[in-house]
Amino acid sequence: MSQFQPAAGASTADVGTSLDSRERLLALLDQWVDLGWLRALDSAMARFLDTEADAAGQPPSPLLLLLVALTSHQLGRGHVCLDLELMAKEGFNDALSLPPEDESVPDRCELPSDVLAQVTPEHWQEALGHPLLVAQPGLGYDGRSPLVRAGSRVYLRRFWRYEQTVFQRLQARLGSVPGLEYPTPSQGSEAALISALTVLFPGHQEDVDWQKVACANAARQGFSVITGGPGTGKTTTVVKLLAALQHGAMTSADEPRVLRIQLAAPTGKAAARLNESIAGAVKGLDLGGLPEPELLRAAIPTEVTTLHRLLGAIPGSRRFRHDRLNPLMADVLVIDEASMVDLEMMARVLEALPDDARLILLGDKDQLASVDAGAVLGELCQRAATGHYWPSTGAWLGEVTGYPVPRVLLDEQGKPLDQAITLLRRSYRFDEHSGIGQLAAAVNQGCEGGRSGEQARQLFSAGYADLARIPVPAASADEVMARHCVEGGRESFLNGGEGRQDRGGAIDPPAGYRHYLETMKSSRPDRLAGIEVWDQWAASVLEAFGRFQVLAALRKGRYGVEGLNKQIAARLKAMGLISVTDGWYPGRPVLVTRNDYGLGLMNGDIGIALMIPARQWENGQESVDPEHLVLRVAFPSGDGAGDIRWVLPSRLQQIETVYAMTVHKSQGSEFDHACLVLPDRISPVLTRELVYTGITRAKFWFSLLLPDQGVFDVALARQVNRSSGLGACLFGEG
Ligand SMILES: Nc1ncnc2c1ncn2[C@@H]1O[C@H](COP(=O)(O)OP(=O)(O)OP(=O)(O)O)[C@@H](O)[C@H]1O
Repeated sequence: MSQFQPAAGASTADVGTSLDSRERLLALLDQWVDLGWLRALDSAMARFLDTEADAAGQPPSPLLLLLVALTSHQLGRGHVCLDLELMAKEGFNDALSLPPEDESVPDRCELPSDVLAQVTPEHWQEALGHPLLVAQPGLGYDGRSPLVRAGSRVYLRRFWRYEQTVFQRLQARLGSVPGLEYPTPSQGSEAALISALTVLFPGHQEDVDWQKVACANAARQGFSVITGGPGTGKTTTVVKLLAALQHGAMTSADEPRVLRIQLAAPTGKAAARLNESIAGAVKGLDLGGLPEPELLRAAIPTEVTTLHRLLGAIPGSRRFRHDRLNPLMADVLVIDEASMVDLEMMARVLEALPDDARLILLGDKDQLASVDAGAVLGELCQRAATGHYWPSTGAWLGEVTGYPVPRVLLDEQGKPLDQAITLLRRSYRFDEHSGIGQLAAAVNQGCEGGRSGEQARQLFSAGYADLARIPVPAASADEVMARHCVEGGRESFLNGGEGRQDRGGAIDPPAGYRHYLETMKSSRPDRLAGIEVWDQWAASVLEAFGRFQVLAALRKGRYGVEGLNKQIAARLKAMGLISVTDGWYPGRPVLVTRNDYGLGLMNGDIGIALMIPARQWENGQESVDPEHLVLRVAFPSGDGAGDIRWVLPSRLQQIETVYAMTVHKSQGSEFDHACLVLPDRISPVLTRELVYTGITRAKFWFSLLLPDQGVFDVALARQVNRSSGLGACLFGEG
């Protein structure tokens, strides 16, 4: 039984410290806000609830006020709830990251460990017994209390609701709530599925073809997850799955019809990327053995939208046009890059999805979790590697695909959720000769005793052509980093990056930022050139920029985005590649940091400022005015068609220069050469998931700028561990 279960007769009297009085506690919260340890919002919430409860004649205890502020603080750090048991286990200061690492503690400032040193489970129990502010589900929960407590977890009400929505709707989709099952989505006959799979996956391979198994498994149920590392064929598989589903529906004996399929991704950038790859995959499908192959192909959509667009974001509100009362018009919804979907968005999607629609999540379970609270995909897939398929699931998959599920992955005690998950286990992008693939696997492979740090270190010196580790001495850090980022560091790679091939084609040596700026200058069109020529030029500069990206773990400091942006710009200017380092200038690359529906730009879009002739309208036709040059920012159109959208710099409100971007922001993107910069000191954001995400952004070249080897080892030994109750609910542990 949890130590946080009710106990009688406890009192917080004589606990000491700032828990002596509400005034002292609120003053401490303000001090933490002043130090930048808490958000103003965290302390304001405690203060607001204090006032409200006091006015209702039920003043809360100082300990409860502290709990409110800390629960809000944890939310800001991506945790769905504050887990008291975990906090006691990990140590208060570490679990709360207070003070944030690297921060010194001023004299006379209490730390959580000081304040909470004498607090016992009974004290928590008493504080959480507040009748107005805290509710316990099942014990007269009225849906109005601002806090909800479930076992040792404390939630802000909104997040408790999101978690319950996701849990209950997934359970219903999985058919594991007696009497509450959603109708099984129409899937056509098993015979139709088998014939589609036979055409889509011709031949038989020696090992299990997990792509085929994933298709069959996802076709079988209303909810499924297909997870796998980079290049394991998630897109390829989902396209085949959609073909199989569509074939089943179109040839259904009862009610032949075409399914309404929606494709979505959490960010504009990820949507644009899927847009491009899915169009190619649909075109390349060999449907020859199925009836009316071209009709079938035409019934597989290639247009991908963002989740915000799909649900119909209402400006200035958290609400969406599509919800429980106004569900989406869809029979199938596919969400790519699902690791980036936070708990709130997942709840909104599940609410807006018709009960009989099919939901398919695609993503890499090992990537960084969403920026906002929750780690939904990671939690759903926590047992993916070990299968836990019921023998009946294994037998059915074996019959339909011809690949029996290996015995080690079978488990009589498996959970309904386990049956819905398929892990793609083979990368088609990175073979055994790929250092990037090996490195990503080593980083992922357990973190006990710093083993993966050592393994990863060995890989850098094992002669892989695509990997380079560049030590960064503190004395010359700015110089070393800026040079690498501008030149691309060819000399750090085997054979100077020459002579590599990919599927028969030569791979260009690793580029740095010099490359796109030289492309900008050398291929600049003649002044008199027409609009299309300027568009093509912009597309080539954007494409050249996409060949390289510096990724930083941190925002601030010398090794963070801000410091790197400054150093790189200064070096580019010193070399005459850009004219100034601040404000707008030709060649400035910018990252959109917030969706702007008016301009049609999405968070994550990258544009480059370019000097072009002004455009004019004459006789109803647009042309260029060669005498009048203006600075405009070129963005790819986002539909994969290669068109350019030109935007006035002054209209871009939410952008930042993007020589360096955070690893978080890079999710869903891919670059020929990715360079990861780690800081010289350990910080809470440095985790295995962050390093893995950074590495897997690289397609052909990966370089690591490393001021301190120890930081790399420590980062690999730490995993993101977000407090949440979803996994425990779904796997029946709590
Ligand atoms: N079964 C297969 N046999 C051969 N090549 C394959 C197979 N599956 C996928 N590929 C190839 O591997 C590459 C990656 O496939 P795909 O884009 O589907 O993977 P992904 O998991 O979606 O990648 P990402 O990590 O970019 O999301 C593509 O070039 C694809 O054509």
